[in-house]
Order: sequence, then structure tokens, then C-alpha cells
Amino acid sequence: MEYDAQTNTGANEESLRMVSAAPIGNEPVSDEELRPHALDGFIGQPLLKAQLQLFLDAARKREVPPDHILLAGPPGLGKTTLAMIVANELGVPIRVTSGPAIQHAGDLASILSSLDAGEVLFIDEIHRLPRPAEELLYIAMEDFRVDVMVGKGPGATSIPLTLPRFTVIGATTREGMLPSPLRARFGFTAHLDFYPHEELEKLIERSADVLGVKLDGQAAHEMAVRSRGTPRIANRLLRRVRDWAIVHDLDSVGPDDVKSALELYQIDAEGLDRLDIAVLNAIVTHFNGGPVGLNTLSAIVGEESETVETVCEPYLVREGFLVRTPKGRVATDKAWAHLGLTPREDVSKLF
Ligand SMILES: Nc1ncnc2c1ncn2[C@@H]1O[C@H](COP(=O)(O)OP(=O)(O)OP(=O)(O)O)[C@@H](O)[C@H]1O
Repeated sequence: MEYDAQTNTGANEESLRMVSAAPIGNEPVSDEELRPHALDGFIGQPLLKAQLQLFLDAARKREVPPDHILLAGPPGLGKTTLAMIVANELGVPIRVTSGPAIQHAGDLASILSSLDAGEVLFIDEIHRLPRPAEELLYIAMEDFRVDVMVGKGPGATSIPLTLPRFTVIGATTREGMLPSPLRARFGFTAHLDFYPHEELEKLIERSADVLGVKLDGQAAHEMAVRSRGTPRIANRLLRRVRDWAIVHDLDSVGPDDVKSALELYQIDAEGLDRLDIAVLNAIVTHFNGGPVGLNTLSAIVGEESETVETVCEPYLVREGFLVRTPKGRVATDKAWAHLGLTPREDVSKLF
């Protein structure tokens, strides 16, 4: 299942989970206060930052708007933040829309025809643009031209309108779903990766400064290791830890406060939550470690199979708790150990 940036309804149970990478509740607003505004303040992703810096410096020196930019990667890793930073660094306005918000090619035509020279047009979830809008965008990106339809029915005529040069920044969580003609029109594609713990620690320390939360000792580390490599989750955990500090009248937050606050939300030391643990438990206790099919597994944990597949599994697989085999899902030794149990046999025998 896909996250719907407009309605936040793409993932049902996901939207209730503290460790969801998609925004929940009013987070789009609270994300805003923690967004860095310059490339310097953007934590981590050093290679991508260096590439982007060069790309922007060259455009500035040439005194032309930069080529179109595609930002690809899982939710919550900073694609929107980077788009805003690019506009800031260039000192130009940014217009924000998304694939699902554009229902007809005409919606896109009217946005394009109102862009000022040099402006950045940010299209989130660009892989979800309807096909006619996508085709209109190819021409606009390449030739800086849009065909505006005037009138209706047989008498309708198309009037070509020349656009000033502008920069499209597309963001996608599904790069593979982008048709190649669209992908080919981006001069620079940036792939965002999950963040290592040390980078998340720095990010949490920066956010804590912004929120006025004083962190002691390993407090940032304890949040970082539970953040599933994702800045949005790191910032969310920090906000819940801040709640804990406020309610307990703490002047500063130590590692034990972090552990207590996050235990309350059933997030364990590896960032697994109730549903992740339920999935691992089901495989281990009902199927002696697996293999087990997705539908059976989902029925046991009482969850939609899409949620298990797209929300739990990617992290469990990435962290080595689970493997997907042709026969079904298998819990690894790490999963057994995490549950405090002894594996029945070496899972590698199953391949
Ligand atoms: N590298 C970073 N440094 C500092 N803060 C970051 C970084 N990456 C993300 N954040 C913060 O994490 C939050 C989520 O980031 P953002 O909205 O840019 O993610 P996204 O990739 O656009 O997500 P989605 O795909 O769901 O739209 C924001 O508060 C943002 O400021």
C-alpha cells in the first residue's frame, strides 16, 4: 500500500503507529518547525549533499535555473526538506503540489502557466500523476511550453504557451513506477538512503535544540537506535520524549527517561513496535520459525496483509529479523534471540 501525501489515508493501521515513516495527525505542521532551511543544516547524506551543492553552485555561476531534480527514496527521509532547501539556496519561490492532487492535465497546465521565471515546482509523489498530466509535463520540462486548450468539444483549439525557464523537483517513493520518458527529463537524480545511528543522533540533538529540550548522556543515542533510520520517526520519538519531560517536570532528559517514555509506547530497543513483535511471535510460536505465507501470517496478527507487507516487513527484513523465501516468511536467529527464544534449526537449511 502506498502513502497518500494528500489525505494521509494510504496506510490505515500505519497512520496509528509511532514508528510509521508516513506523517500522522498534524505532523505536517510540526515537521515544519524542525525543517532545516539550508544545505548546511541538512544532516547526513554527505555524498548527496556534495553532489547537490556542486549542481546548485554551477547553476548559480551560469546564472540559469538548474536542471530538473528527482528525489527518490522511502518516506520521511527528507525529500520535501531538500526541495525547500534547493529553493532557499537559489533564493527563488517554491510552488508545492503532488501527483494525487492533480486530477486532470488542465490542473497542471494552470499551475505551469502561472510559474514565474526561475521558480521551483515541487511535485510530491510524482509517480502518481495521471497519464495525460504526465505527458503535458514531459513537454513543459523539455521545451518550456504548454498547450492550453480553449473551448470544448469539436470547436476546442489548443494554443501553445511559452513558459519561462523553471525547475521541477519531483519526489517519489516508487522510482520504479516512473515511466522512463519522465525519468529521462531529470538532469539530476538523488537517492536518499536510510540514516545511520550516528547521523540520527546529530539530527535529534539539532531538533532538541530547536524544541528547547536538554538531552543528557546517551539520550539522543537511545532515540536514534529506535528510529528505524528515518528522520521523521526520530523527530516524532523526540516529541514524545519531550512530553515525558514536561509531565515529569524534568530539566533535562537522560537515557533512562527515553527508555521509559518509549516503553510506554511499546517501542523496544531495536525500534520494533507491537505489530512487528506480533509478526515475529506468530512466525516463531505458531510455525516454529516458518516458512509461513503472508495471508496466514496477517490473519494471525489480525492485520491487513498489505500493512504487514509494506509497513512491518521492510524494516524486519532490512534489520535481519525476517527473510522472504519462495515458501514464505522465515524468522532468523536474530528474531528468535530478540524474543528471548532458542531457534529450532539453522534457517539457511531452508534455502
Ligand atoms: N537530513 C535531515 N536533516 C534534518 N532534518 C531532516 C532531515 N531529513 C528529514 N528531516 C526532517 O524529517 C521530517 C520529515 O522530512 P520530509 O518531510 O522532508 O520527508 P519526505 O522524504 O519528504 O517524506 P514523504 O515522502 O513522506 O513526503 C521533517 O521534519 C524534516 O525536517
